[in-house]
Amino acid sequence: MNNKELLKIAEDARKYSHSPYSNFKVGAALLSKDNKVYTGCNIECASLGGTNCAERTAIFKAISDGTSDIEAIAIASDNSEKNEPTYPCGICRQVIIEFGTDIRIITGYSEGEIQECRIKDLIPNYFTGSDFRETK
Ligand SMILES: O=c1ccn([C@H]2C[C@H](O)[C@@H](CO)O2)c(=O)[nH]1
Ligand SMILES: [Zn+2]
Repeated sequence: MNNKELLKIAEDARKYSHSPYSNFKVGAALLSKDNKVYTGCNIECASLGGTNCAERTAIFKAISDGTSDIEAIAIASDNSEKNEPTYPCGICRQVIIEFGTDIRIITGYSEGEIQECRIKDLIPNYFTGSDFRETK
């Protein structure tokens, strides 16, 4: 599974987006280290704070299915076709880094430019559980 293929799956995952408030459809595709793929979409609700982003939907599906070794997460939105990459929000960044500082974030457009970085590059001075777990 290469970046382009994973991004295409994220683009397709947008179709299940429940986003009547923002009208902004987002899709995500998570690739596990053992090559399983979990998709996600954003799910909004009338109490806007209850909204779940596409990235967290995909992560929560994977974790609750017993899959926590994550290789990469691709993200697509309505901006993808305009070659404008969509990066995860602050909450999703912290949830993603919970499962590995080196998880690859893939964004852009499968038929255009594709960007890749590591989740640790998206959070300056990141704080993880190991910061306190390893304290005596
Ligand atoms: O990376 C992102 C950015 C935004 N959204 C969702 C949240 C909300 O439903 C809508 C507008 O912010 O897009 C995501 O799912 N992922
Ligand atoms: Zn988010």
